[in-house]
Amino acid sequence: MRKPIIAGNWKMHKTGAEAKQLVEELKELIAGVEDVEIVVCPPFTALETVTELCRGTNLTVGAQNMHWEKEGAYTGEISGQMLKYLGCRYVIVGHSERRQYFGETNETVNKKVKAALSCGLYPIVCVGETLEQREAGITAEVCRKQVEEGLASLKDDQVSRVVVAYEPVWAIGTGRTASARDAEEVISYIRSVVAGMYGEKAAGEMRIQYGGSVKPDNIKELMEQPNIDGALVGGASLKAQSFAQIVRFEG
Ligand SMILES: O=C[C@H](O)COP(=O)(O)O
Repeated sequence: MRKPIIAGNWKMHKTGAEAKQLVEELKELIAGVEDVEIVVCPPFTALETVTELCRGTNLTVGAQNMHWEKEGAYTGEISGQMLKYLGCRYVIVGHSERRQYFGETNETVNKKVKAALSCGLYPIVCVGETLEQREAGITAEVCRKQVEEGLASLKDDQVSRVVVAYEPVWAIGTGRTASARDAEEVISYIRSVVAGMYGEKAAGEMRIQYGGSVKPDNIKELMEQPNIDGALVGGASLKAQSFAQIVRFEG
């Protein structure tokens, strides 16, 4: 049985003080929720504050990116060990904004996934097609390549620690959500790609989220789909009230 996972990606929002306020409000609103894993992914500068506040609660913390090397002359970068040391459990890898603006490729995604796993982090690996690709009818092909290359040559015992987030690029921050049915179709296809790589058991254990304009009013329908195991939430995770409603699958 896959435990649902709802993660809030704060992107480049919230100072340390604002992060503290958001987490304090959120903690009250989600108290007692145990059947869903709840993750917040603040910017690097708020990670320490947030991990301290979340210790011993039902909230876990993720980062939004990492470098694949443990340390070295990589100005401006942060390693997986550093995140682990701070108390992070998750790290988002290959978000479409990183692919689009910062040159992330399937190859660098793969290096980061392996580095994250080897230092004990759980990667949330983002895949998804652009509008142009969807209109060209190549959604499945694009997602297959991103999964096959991004998750290439992992150790068998690492695969179930990976979370995949299917995020159609055209649905991110646009208010346009993929229909629950369309999201289910692509996510079930992604699961079959993972099965082809690592076997049915590993694919059956892997959690796959949907992301892209997830809101309180569409979470319930998304979560009713058999292959959708949670959501990666951007805008609606910046307010405690809306994120808590999503976590509770409440419209
Ligand atoms: O990582 C989150 C996604 O990019 C979705 O963002 P959004 O919920 O603002 O559309």
